Amino acid sequence: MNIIRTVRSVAFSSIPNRTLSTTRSLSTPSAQYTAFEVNDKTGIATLTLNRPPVNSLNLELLTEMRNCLKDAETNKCKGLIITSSSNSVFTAGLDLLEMYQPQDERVKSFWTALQSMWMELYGSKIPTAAAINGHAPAGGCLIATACEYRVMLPNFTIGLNETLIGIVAPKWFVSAFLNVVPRRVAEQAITQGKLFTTAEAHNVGLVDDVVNTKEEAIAKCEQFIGSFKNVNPYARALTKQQFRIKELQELEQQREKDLQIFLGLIMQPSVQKAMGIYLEGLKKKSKKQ
Ligand SMILES: CCCC/C=C\CC(=O)SCCNC(=O)CCNC(=O)[C@H](O)C(C)(C)COP(=O)(O)OP(=O)(O)OC[C@H]1O[C@@H](n2cnc3c(N)ncnc32)[C@H](O)[C@@H]1OP(=O)(O)O
Repeated sequence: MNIIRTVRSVAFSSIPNRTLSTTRSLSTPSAQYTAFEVNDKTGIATLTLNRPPVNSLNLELLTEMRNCLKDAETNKCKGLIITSSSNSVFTAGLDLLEMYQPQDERVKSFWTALQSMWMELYGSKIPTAAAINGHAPAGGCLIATACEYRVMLPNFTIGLNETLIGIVAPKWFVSAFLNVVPRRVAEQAITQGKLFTTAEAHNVGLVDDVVNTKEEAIAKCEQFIGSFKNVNPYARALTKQQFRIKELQELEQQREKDLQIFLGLIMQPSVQKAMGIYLEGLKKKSKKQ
């Protein structure tokens, strides 16, 4: 198979590159917040989120992620691993600054980019895995649950904590969560805005494995992707689609409605106020550290 090695990436020296000799990266001016590499030996692509300090998902990062996902699939990579360049945060979820006192056109593009990225990831034909090497609240959990396999490092947190910010996780956030966590656990956790510790997440099935280092996490993801070595990729993709088509079609058919619900919710004065207070709390905490 002719695998195109690297399509988009930012080469950044802070990321230790375990397989430097067998991966190739091409810098493109358009990739600001991601590194995208394909391992020559395995054909597995790694998408590294790199938007310090916390990889909060803004319009540009979401757009880059979607482009990388499309490239990985178009170029018939054997699988895709998502991880973070940070040592403590996988992603802090959606960039609250995109939703707090937003500009009309920008916030619409932002939500549309999130929908597109999620549909690309959730519906990807190739095996997908998350090496969760830091906290993964809200949108971070959404990305992780859209993948087929999750491995996490100890002493971090993951979950859908939207209710604590005064916002509501849309149905498609919840349905992916429900794929991996029993319904009763999910309902209780999401209504409470619970963030699971790594150990708790493992216990309820929100993550599949726990390892101590990022290198081990990547190796576990490679192992998962490698488990499809003897499976016909076409049959695999169609079978995966059977499990996921309902949520994908639902969102595809209701994109505009979903956007309007989102806008209606975040533009409520009480929601803006709650978001402002939450952001203020984050900033105060950050200054104290
Ligand atoms: C209808 C809408 C439906 C969908 C809605 C929402 C889905 C979401 O994803 S909403 C976002 C939810 N995310 C969170 O609640 C996480 C908030 N962040 C944290 O808890 C911590 O930052 C985290 C544990 C991830 C990391 O902790 P630290 O490493 O200690 O970092 P700091 O807390 O000091 O943060 C540094 C810096 O980043 C800013 N920050 C953090 N998270 C976000 C965010 N999600 N969006 C924007 N900005 C964020 C934080 O305020 C600090 O800023 P400065 O003070 O300016 O340095």
